[in-house]
Amino acid sequence: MTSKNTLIIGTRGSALALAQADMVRAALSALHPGLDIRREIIRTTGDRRMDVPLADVARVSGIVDKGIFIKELETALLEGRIDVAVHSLKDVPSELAPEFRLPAVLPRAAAEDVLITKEPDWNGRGTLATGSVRRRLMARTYWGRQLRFEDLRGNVPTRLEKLVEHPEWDAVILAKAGLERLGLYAPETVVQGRKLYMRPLPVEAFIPAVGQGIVGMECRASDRKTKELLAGINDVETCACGVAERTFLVRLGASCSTPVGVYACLEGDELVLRAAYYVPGREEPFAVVVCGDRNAPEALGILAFEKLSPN
Ligand SMILES: NCc1[nH]cc(CCC(=O)O)c1CC(=O)O
Repeated sequence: MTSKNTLIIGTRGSALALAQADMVRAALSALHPGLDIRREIIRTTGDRRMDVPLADVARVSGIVDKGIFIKELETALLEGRIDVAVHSLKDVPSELAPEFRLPAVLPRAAAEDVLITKEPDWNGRGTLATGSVRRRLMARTYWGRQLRFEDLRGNVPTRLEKLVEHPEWDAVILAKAGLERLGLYAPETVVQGRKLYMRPLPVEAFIPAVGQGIVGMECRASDRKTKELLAGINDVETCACGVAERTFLVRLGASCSTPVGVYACLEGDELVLRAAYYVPGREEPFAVVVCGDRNAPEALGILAFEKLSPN
């Protein structure tokens, strides 16, 4: 920690990132009322490079493999400008560099994707705008080959506005967690005078991205005090799900642009993990559902990888 009783939380500047940083601040101050918690906004490559499709940002920015939304936050951690970096776990590469730790996650919000349309009973005819390769491929499996796609980037409110601004677009897909945290989730809503409909997609068909709905907290591996503070607010169940999902991704050798969905949740006392993985030239994904001991999430991630088979 920077000084004895001060903790600096680093966050991206988007409305969603700020809401998530506030959730972390609230959880920490509930447990440590005397702690002086400050907030520092850090601009990341992912925020700056709005001119290229998301899948290409890392390459054109010279970031070797992944983590376009977290690199600058990690630099700020190393330089001691912040003590904690708050992330959507979905944006964090599954393997951290040895200088960093992720000692805590907040309780998971809704993990599923939400379909947002202009028509109440949209049936998959027309154009879906999404920058996510995973969402495109799953949408094709779900609605069929006739579906057309457009690229879509920007933060959550912007993506809703872009749907309204493009008359030829019929639908977008967003994470329910982000919509909810911004107070934007509603079965029916009005954006710029236009009515929009939101409907959650079933996780069995639309398997969420790794870590979707989870807020993670990263700190320096050498910072024992912050590690302990964060461990105090860690949600154990969410953590088990996140570990199972991320272990699966490491085994798969996936990067953030790999079209893969993986979602773990507790059903009774068991941890259930679903995954679907698309390879080029093959329409149907490789898919798997496994369950196992909630206290052995890594073993479940590995088992899922070993059992992955053609759908
Ligand atoms: N890819 C950007 C991103 N990273 C995290 C969320 C939403 C919040 C979450 O999943 O925890 C989003 C927006 C989206 O995919 O709709």
